[in-house]
Amino acid sequence: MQHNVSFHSQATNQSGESSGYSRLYPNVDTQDQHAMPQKRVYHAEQALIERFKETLNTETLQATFTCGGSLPILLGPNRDEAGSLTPRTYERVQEQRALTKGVTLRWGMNGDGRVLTLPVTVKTELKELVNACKPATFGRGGEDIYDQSYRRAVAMSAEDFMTDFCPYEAGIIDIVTQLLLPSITGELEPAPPMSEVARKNDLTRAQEIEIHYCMIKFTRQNGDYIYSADIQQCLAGLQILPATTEEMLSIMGRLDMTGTGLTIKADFVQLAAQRIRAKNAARSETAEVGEEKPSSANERQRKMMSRGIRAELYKLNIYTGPSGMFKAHVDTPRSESQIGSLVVCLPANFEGGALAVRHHGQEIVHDWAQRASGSQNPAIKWAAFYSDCEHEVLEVTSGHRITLTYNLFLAPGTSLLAGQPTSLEPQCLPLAQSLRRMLASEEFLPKGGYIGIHLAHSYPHTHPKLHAFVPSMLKGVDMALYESIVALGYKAVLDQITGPNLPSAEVLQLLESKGRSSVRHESPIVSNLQEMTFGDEPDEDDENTDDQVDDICEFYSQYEPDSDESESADAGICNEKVVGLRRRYRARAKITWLNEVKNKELCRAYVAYGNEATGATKYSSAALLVRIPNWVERSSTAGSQADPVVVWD
Ligand SMILES: O=C(O)CCC(=O)C(=O)O
Ligand SMILES: [Fe+2]
Repeated sequence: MQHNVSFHSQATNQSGESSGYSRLYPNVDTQDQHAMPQKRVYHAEQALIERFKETLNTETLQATFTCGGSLPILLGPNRDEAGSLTPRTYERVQEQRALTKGVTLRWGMNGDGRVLTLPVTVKTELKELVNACKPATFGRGGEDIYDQSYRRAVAMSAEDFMTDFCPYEAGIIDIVTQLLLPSITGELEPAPPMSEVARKNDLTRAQEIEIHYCMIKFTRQNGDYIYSADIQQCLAGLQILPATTEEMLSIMGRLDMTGTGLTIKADFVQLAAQRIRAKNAARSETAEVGEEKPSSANERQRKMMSRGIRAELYKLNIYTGPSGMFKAHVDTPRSESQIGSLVVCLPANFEGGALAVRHHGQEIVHDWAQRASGSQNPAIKWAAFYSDCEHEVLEVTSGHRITLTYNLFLAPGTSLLAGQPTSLEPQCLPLAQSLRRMLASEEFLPKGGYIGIHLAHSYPHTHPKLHAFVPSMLKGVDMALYESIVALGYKAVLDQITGPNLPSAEVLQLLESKGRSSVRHESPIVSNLQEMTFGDEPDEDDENTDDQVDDICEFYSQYEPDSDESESADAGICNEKVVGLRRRYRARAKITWLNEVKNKELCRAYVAYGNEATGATKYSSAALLVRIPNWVERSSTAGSQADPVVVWD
C-alpha cells in the first residue's frame, strides 16, 4: 500500500506524571516521627506504584489518537469514447491505490439532478454545489443552533447527495482499523515457554494457562500436590466434569492411588489435558455449527481481538474563505458503538483551514491547504480520530474547503466473521504483568485497599442507553487495562468520576459486595455506569484543588462513621445529599489513585458544543476501581496469588 500515512500518539515528553506522595496518600502523615518502619513500607509501596504508573503512562502516551493520509489524484486519465476510464487506466487506479481518480458528486431532486467531478477545471462550477448546501448548524446546550461566530460553513446531509468516493476502496478504513484499533496480539510480551506436560499432551498455551488458572482458583495447593478433594470443583471450573459419580470416583482413585488425600499436580494436568482433548474431538465430530456457544470470556476476548470499523457517510461540508471555520468541539456520538470520526478533504483549492486534533494536551494539525498554484498535484486528504478528541477547523482564508465526514463505528472484524479462535492471552499484556508485579509485593497495600485508575479516553458513560456499551467501546490503553484486570481476576468496578474527582457513593459497597467471581468465565468487572443527572453533582467548575479535596476528606474523616450504623445516625441530621456526598468523599480518600483525570476539559468542551445537539449525552470521565485484598489474603487465597500463570510444572 503506497498511501502516504501519518499517525500521531501522545508525545513522549508529556509528563502527566508525578502526583506527589501526599496526593496519592491523603491519609498518610508524612511528618509522623513515630512511624518509621511504616514509612519505609510506604516508600517501597510508592516505588511500586511509580513503576506501574510508568508502564501505564508509556502505554497511554504511545496510544495513537489520530492518523491521516493523502491519496494523489491521477490527472488527465485516458478515457474511452463513452467517457469511462480506459481499461489500462482503470487498472492503474484500482491496483495502485496511491493514485486515485477524481471524485464525483451528484445531488438534486428528481428531474433536477446535478453532477460535479472534483477537481474542477472551472472555478465557478463549485458555486452550484455551495448554493445547494444549507447553513451548517451544531449542537449546543441540547439544541441544534446556527451560530456563525462558532461555525461558519454550509453542509449537505448524506441523504441529499451521492458520491463515488469510497473510503474502503481507497484503503483508508484498513489503515484506520490498524492504527486506531490496534490488535492486542501485537503488543504481547513474549510468551513463557510451554511446559513439558503441555507439550506431551498436545495442549495449546491458552489451554495450559486455563488448567493452571483453575488449579490455582479451585484447589488448595501443597507444593507439587493439590488436595484430591478439590479435583471435582476444578474439573467443573474447566467444564470437563464427568457425567457420572462413578466416573468421578474412578478418576479420583486413579489420581490418588495411595489414598493420601493428595494428587500430584502434573498428573492432574495430564488428566485435564486428556479430557479437554476428548471433549474437543467429540465436539468437532458431532457439533452443529453454533451448537455450543464459546464461553463468555472467550467470546468477549474474540470480539476484542476482532474488532473492525464501519464507516457511515454523515455530511458534506464546505468551509469558504475568508472566514469559514468550526471552533473547538467534540463530535456527538451517534450510537453506542461510535468510536471516532473520519474527515475526507476533497480536491479543491483553498488556503488555511487546517484541522487541529487535540488529546491530553497534545495537538496534531492536519494541514490540507491546496493552493491554486499547486493544483498540478491535487490529492484527497483524510484524517481520523477518536470521538473524544477535541478538534477545530481553523479559518479558511481563501477558496472552498470541501469535506466528507464519516462516523466510525465498531463492527465485527474479519476474524470474528471467520470464527477464528483468539490468540489473546491477556495474562501476558505488559500492563497485566506490571500490575501483577506490584500486587506480588508485600509492600504494596499490605492491609489491602482500593486502587483507582482513570481511563485515558472519554466515553458516553452517562448516557441513558450508551453507558451499557462502554466496556465494549474501550479504546487503546483502556482496553489493555480492562483486559489486564479481568486476567488477574480482582474485583473491579467501572465507575463514573464527576466533580472534584469523586467516585459514586456506592462504589466501595460494590467492590465489597462479592468476592472474586466464583465462575471462571464471568468478568470480575462490574459496570456502575449509568444515566446521571448532572444537576445534583458537585459543580465541575468548583475548582477544588487536590489539597482542598484532601482537607474536605480529612474534615469528614473526623466524624468518620466507619460502620453503617453510625452512618444512619448521621442521616438523621444530614440530608440525603450531604450523606451521599460525604460517602463519595470518604470513598475518594480510601482509594489509592494511580494516575490523574485526563479528560476533564473535554467534558466542558462537549457540554457547550457538539457537532449535533443532543439532550442527554455528555462526555465525562470514567475510572476503573479495583479492590486489592490484604497481603495475607493475596498470598494465601489461591486465585489471588501474585502470579497465577507462572506456576509451570
Ligand atoms: O470538515 C472538517 O474538517 C471537520 C468537520 C467537523 O469537525 C464536523 O463536521 O464535526
Ligand atoms: Fe467535528
